[in-house]
Order: sequence, then C-alpha cells, then structure tokens
Amino acid sequence: MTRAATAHPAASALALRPDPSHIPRRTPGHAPRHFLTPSNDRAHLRVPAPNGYSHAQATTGQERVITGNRQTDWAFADAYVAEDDALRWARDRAREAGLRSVSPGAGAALRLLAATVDAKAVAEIGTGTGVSGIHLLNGMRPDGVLTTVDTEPEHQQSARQAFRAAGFASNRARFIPGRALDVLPRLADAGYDLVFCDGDRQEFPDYLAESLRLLRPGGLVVFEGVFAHGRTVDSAPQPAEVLRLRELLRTVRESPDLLPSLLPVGDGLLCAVKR
Ligand SMILES: C[S@@+](CC[C@H](N)C(=O)[O-])C[C@H]1O[C@@H](n2cnc3c(N)ncnc32)[C@H](O)[C@@H]1O
Repeated sequence: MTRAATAHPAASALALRPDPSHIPRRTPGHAPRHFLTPSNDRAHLRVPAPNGYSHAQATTGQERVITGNRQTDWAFADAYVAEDDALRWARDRAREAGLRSVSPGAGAALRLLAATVDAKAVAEIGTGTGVSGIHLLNGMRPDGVLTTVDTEPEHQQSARQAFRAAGFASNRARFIPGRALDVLPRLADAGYDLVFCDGDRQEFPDYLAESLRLLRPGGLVVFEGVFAHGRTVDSAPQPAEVLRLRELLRTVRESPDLLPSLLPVGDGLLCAVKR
C-alpha cells in the first residue's frame, strides 16, 4: 500500500499547502531509497577532488543516502512558491498535450534568475504551453521581451493564451515557430540577458554553443531536466539523450567562459553565468 508523503512539518507551520502532485510517494516500512550522487558516480561525471585530497579523503563523511525525509524536503522546496490560475491553466494544457512543464520550484528559480540579471531580453527554447514563460516574464523587467521558440505552433498558441491570462501585453512575447537550431542562428549576438533551454535534450550541447554567442557578458544560460529523472547518475547503460546530458554537464563545468551551478529543483536546473 502506498500513501502520499505527509507535508513537511515546516509546511504546516507556515500554513503552506504544496501541490500534492509534486510530493513524491513513499512506501511506509521500506528502506530509504539510495540514489547515486555525483560523489559516488565519478565514472560518469568525474567530480574532481579538492586540491591535495584523494577522492576517498574528499568524500569521507560526504557520501549521502538520500532518505525519504530529504525527498520530502525537496518536494516542499519545489512547491514552496504558490502558482496562480494562469499557471495552473497552462499546466493543464501541458498535461493534456502530454508535455512536461517546469515544476513550480524550477519556475520560481527561473523567475528569480531573470530578476537577478534584470532581464530585458530572454530567449527560450521549448515554449511548451507557457509555464516556464510565465515564470520568466514574472521575473523580467516590465518592458522585457521573451523570445520563445518551439517546433509546435499549437503549443505556442496555448502559451499565447496563458500569457494573456497572466496579464502580459502581447508585445512582451515574440513567438517563433521552428527548430531551435534553425532559429537560434538568426538571433542577435550578445543580445540576451538569459537563455533558457528546454527543447530537445539531445541538442543541449548545441544549444550551449548558440547560447554563448547570444548572451551578453554576465548573462545566464539555464538548462532544465539535466537529472533525466535519475538516469544521469545511474550507472546502468543509458540512451543517447542521457549521454548528451553528461557531455553537457562536463562541458559547462570545464568551460573557462562559464561559472556554473547545478540546482536540485525540478528535474535538475543547470545554470551558468557567462563571464
Ligand atoms: C518540455 S516542453 C517545454 C515546456 C516549457 N518550457 C514549460 O515549462 O512550459 C519541450 C518543448 O520543446 C519543443 N521542442 C522539441 N524539440 C524542439 C526543437 N528541436 N526546437 C524547438 N522546440 C522543440 C516541444 O514541441 C515542446 O513544446
């Protein structure tokens, strides 16, 4: 028998009610699930040891078992910022279309990041039905414009309606239908404060190259879904999509042009500032 994990005590203390659909289900009485973390998955991601320490020394005391409590903490963090009717509407359209959309926590992080860089111009790859777009627009300057690309015009049509329902004037978003790798080369060099990548994961390394050209110095590139639901750090054989995500993670970490951080919200939000 399964039951939904109960809300974190802090949630009731704050009188917050995370959306139960974002709380992972747990089976009472089962041993805590063990997840591979970068520290015990060096074969794939080759986490460098700090200077002067062996890996064994560097990770002593750091090897982590991610318990059900931690899962609940993460779920609480992910649902911490409430969403409004327009976002719920866009999520419903995504569900109907069988599309993923960013989690509330990833959306809140996008809003924060857009506000942090005082974004006036944001490029988005993968409009979907507009969930991430609303979060980005909420964080951007009031005169900021979101340029959003998707292969599917009907997804963009839903996003257009969602943006309207969220109260954004039509000139706040520029919808470009098409494949990202055909459209991005037409966008201006150094013309963007933030590039958000949520299209085809196999193309993420190519999006990175385009993003570096599109971003101004100090701008941010953000990739959604780099955990691939646990497969990125799973030592079992993985499909090409996951191998490409690992390639992206290594390239971003090793690039002298980028200052990265991997945020554990949603399905993993890889962020990097262009120096
Ligand atoms: C995960 S959904 C995006 C969800 C959206 N960011 C949100 O949170 O609401 C991925 C979207 O990327 C689009 N897509 C897939 N491959 C693409 C490509 N090569 N170029 C542009 N868009 C693509 C799909 O049509 C889909 O709408």
